[in-house]
Amino acid sequence: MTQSLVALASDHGAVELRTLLRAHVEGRGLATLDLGADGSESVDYPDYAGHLAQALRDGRASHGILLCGTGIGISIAINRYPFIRAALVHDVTGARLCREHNDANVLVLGGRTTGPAVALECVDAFLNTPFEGGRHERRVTKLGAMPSL
Ligand SMILES: O=C(CO)[C@H](O)[C@H](O)[C@H](O)COP(=O)(O)O
Repeated sequence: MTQSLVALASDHGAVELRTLLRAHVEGRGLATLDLGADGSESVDYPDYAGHLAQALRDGRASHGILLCGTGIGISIAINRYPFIRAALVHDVTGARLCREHNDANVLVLGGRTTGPAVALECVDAFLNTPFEGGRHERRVTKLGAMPSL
C-alpha cells in the first residue's frame, strides 16, 4: 500500500488519541494532514467525516484515520460516500483484515473505547498491510457500485 499522506480527523471525543496517532504516523516518516477538531469544545462528528472525505476526494490525502468517542457515528457518516471504505476496528486483526480483504482507505477508532496501545497497533497494521486482491477485488468492486434502492 502506498500511503503518501495520511489525513486524520476526530470529534471532541478523541482529540487526545488523534494527537498521539498523528505523532506516531509522522514518526514513521509519513506526512499527515490534521483536520481537527481542536480542543474539547463539543462538535458534530458528521462534519469531521465530511472534512476527511473531502481531503481524500481532492487527493490531498491517500488514506485516513478517523475517530469519535466510539467510532460508530463517524464511520456511519463517512461510509455514506461511495469512494470511501471505512472500517471501524477494535483490534489489530480487524485492522489487518480491513486492508487485506476490504482495501479500506479509512481506519476508524473509538477514542473512548480503544486504549492507546491497541490503537497504535491498529494504525501500524493498517499502514503496513497491502490489499490481497484476488477474490476480494471482485467484492470491493461491487462495493463501489452498490445498486440504489
Ligand atoms: O457518534 C458517536 C457515537 O456513535 C461518537 O462517539 C460521539 O463522539 C459521541 O456521540 C459524542 O457524545 P457527547 O456526549 O456529545 O460527547
